[in-house]
Amino acid sequence: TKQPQTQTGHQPAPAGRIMSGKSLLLKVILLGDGGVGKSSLMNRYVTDRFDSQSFHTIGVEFLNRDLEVDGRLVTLQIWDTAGQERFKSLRTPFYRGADCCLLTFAVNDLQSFQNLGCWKKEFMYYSDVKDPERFPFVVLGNKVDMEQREVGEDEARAWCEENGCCPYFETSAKDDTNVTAAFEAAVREVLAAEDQIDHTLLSSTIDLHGNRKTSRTSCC
Ligand SMILES: Nc1nc2c(ncn2[C@@H]2O[C@H](COP(=O)(O)OP(=O)(O)OP(=O)(O)O)[C@@H](O)[C@H]2O)c(=O)[nH]1
Ligand SMILES: [Mg+2]
Repeated sequence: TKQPQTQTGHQPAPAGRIMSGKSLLLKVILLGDGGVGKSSLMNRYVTDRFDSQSFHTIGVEFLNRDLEVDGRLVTLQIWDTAGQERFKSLRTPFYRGADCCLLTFAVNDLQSFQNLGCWKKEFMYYSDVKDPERFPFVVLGNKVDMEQREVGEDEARAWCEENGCCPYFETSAKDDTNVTAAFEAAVREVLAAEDQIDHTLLSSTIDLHGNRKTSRTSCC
């Protein structure tokens, strides 16, 4: 059986737009109630394994996976956090520097769905993101392989619409449903947000006389 998960992994270089070699290093963080399947989703995506007996995460763990999305080489650094309330002080210091947050609940656990708003607030409070309106979130409704659902897909999609129109994926770490799609969507959300910022920077420059120029200007 698996050893209890403890805090592992040295503090990596701060994430963000670091090109490690040719690829872009992006940091995504999994948040959500204890037991919804965050560690299982990370392990399924990185090692393609599922363990039906898993211990609660203590603190945080991270794993890396390289991938290519729309022609862009990316090293995805996935941070898996402890969902249990008692580990809050252990996990919150790791929110800073995240490029995307995966809000996770289990479709057979209504309380974990109702807690999504609190998780989003906790992330925003401790991550200190520059542009909260534009920060990329993806919502995962996990354990869709289970018969007894407590949260309907429409209800979950409505929540996502009302809370920033973020992408929603119904996943199962157990039978590998939508796991790759969800992590790749997180990368696309970051790249899209990045392109939007670049575009805004490029398309609106102010010259010394304070006139707003509408097209790209040369530097001299
Ligand atoms: N049926 C089913 N069980 C799952 C799935 N994902 C995780 N589980 C099980 O749910 C339990 C909790 O999974 P974890 O991945 O440890 O949950 P966690 O979100 O990491 O929990 P904390 O570390 O406490 O935050 C384990 O027994 C898993 O085997 C899934 O997609 N389907
Ligand atoms: Mg865990």
